[in-house]
Amino acid sequence: MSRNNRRSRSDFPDNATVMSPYTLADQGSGGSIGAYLLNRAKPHLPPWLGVGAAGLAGALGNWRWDESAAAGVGLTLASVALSGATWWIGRSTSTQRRLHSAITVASGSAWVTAACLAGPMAGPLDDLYLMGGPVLALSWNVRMLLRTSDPSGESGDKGLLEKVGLARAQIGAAKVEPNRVTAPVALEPGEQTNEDVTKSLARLASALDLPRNAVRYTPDPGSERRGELVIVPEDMLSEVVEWEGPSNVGGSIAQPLVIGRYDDGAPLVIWLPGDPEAGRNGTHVLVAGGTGSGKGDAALNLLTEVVSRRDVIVWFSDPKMYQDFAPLRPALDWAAEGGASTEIMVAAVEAVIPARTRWLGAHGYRQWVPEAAETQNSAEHTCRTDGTVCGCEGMPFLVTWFEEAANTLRALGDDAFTGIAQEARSAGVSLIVSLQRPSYDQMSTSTRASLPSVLALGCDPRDEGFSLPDEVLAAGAHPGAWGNRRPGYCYAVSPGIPEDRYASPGRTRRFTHRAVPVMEMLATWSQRNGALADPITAGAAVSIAGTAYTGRPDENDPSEPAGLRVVQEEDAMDDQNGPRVDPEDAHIDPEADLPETEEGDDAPIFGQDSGRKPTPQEARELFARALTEFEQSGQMIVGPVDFLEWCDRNQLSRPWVSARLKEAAIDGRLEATNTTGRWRIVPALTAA
Ligand SMILES: Nc1ncnc2c1ncn2[C@@H]1O[C@H](COP(=O)(O)OP(=O)(O)OP(=O)(O)O)[C@@H](O)[C@H]1O
Repeated sequence: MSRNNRRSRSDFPDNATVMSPYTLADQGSGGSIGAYLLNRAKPHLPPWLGVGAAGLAGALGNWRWDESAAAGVGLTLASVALSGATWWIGRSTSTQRRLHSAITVASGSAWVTAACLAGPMAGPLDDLYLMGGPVLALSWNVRMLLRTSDPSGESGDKGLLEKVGLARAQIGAAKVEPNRVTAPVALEPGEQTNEDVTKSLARLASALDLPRNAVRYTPDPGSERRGELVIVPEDMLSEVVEWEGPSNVGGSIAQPLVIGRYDDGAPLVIWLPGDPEAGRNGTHVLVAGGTGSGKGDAALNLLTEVVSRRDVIVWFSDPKMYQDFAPLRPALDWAAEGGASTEIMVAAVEAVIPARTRWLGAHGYRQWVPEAAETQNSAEHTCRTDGTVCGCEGMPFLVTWFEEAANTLRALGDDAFTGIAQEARSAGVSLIVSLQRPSYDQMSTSTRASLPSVLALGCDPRDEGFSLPDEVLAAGAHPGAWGNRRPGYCYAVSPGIPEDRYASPGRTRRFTHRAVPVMEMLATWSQRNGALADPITAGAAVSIAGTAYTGRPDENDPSEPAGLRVVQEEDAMDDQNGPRVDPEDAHIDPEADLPETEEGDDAPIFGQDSGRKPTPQEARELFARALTEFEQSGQMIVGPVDFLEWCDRNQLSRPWVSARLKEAAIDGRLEATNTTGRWRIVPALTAA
């Protein structure tokens, strides 16, 4: 029998359900009917032994003090003192129990005094003994019997509540499940508030000898003095469960994603897209946890669920070079490895959001729903003004995932990120961001506020306030207590999860080497059956990332990932319509020399002696070629630092390169990013 189970027996004596396993165990140990009956009767014997003892005391006292005046005074005083002491000692129990004890002691001691002085058989004393003794003993037996079904739990809980400073709170009928006791709490009107209960949770846990996480309080949103106390005595999460496969292969991303279990065995689920019928918003998720808290496995639980759905594509950035996620890489529509490739992915996300929102709006969707991912065969969702079916290709949901995202978010800037986060939800895009250290020096307050959902794993106690909302911490959540000692333990706060679950701990499944072949199979399934990027998303991505975005190859036609398809279609259009030139640039001769800038073609700073310094014209051509090479290699974000070696090789200075970069931005070949000195190449190439 576990330590916690033993605890629950002593701390919930009033509770028949909690008691039952022990009662059965006790029955078993008796061995015979006689022993069983004795066992059952034992708790009720003490009052009867008390009656016997009082009779014996009366008889013995009379033999010693028969008619002694001094003994009379002494015995009377002792009887009064004993009754007074009983009343005083009983002040911490319920009024009923106090009165019952005092009456019992007063009548018992009065009878013993009278019996000592006059004799137990004198006058009515023997009848009083024979009638009063059993009545008093029975009254205690009845009390004990009623106590096991006392619905208010008053007798037992009062002492506990008093211990934690909530003496005048009322606890209602408790709901008892195998490892969970839920009891409504009503506080003293005008005297106590829900905050008083949340403040006393640690003391309650201490009084019950339980960990702090085992005691939680959910305030009633409609009242400042009502709520629900939940006690989970045994940690059912201590058993490690291994991941065996996704929960719903081929289902829709709109169906729940199962990422673990709660401490009562219920599945731990979250939703990414919104559901207009359930009134639930789409969400972005922060996966926050300290080193060793199991963040990597938590992410794998979520990612395997996502890629196993039929109507979603994933753009994933991982500066840790896919250490954890390698088996799933073939299932990703776009995999970036941090640095410049992540910068360009972020820029592409910014661009696809308005394009997708426009498409959804044009097809009559106020937000992304699974229907939007199907071919548009309904007159209700057509982009044609005449109302006929348009047959447009569907648009899968887009999950954009940034592992170890602190640097990326900082580079992007708060305003930009908040803007993306706000608009992404109506574009059928969810952002998932994981942080190495969940704290405000890693992510600003406003960026944190843009991520409505969190999967909070163990962390430093000082960082709890970053991971979880105050109300959830107040309700008893305490991820700081886990640190990295309980990997996979987490709290999930997300739309769709009942609020009273927010403070309930859950645990993800663990990924071991046994999971690798299953993940590989899943990636293969996804390549064959998962969604491919739609033309709108792929088009917007290509317009920003050029060849850096190819899209996941179609298993059935590997030569044509979505990005390539888009580029080829655009080329075909160019052939029909001529080259794409902005109307305002139509007058510019692309072959003409650029005007000189103030910095001019200053003298090269390196290698005057070796090799020949290019002429200004040659230098410009070299520079243009360098940009093309960057674009060809998929590096779409550049700055002077990327030209260091190039400067050496061509005997050109960094200020010269900086000036050319600015010029190229004026020409529209580059576009400024949020980071000073970094420029995004505007794609000009067709895919190779
Ligand atoms: N749900 C889980 N149940 C049991 N063990 C787990 C669970 N999740 C993770 N672990 C184990 O915890 C350890 C740390 O996990 P993991 O490497 O995922 O942590 P992390 O938070 O990603 O750490 P880091 O940030 O340093 O990479 C690993 O040994 C892993 O197997």
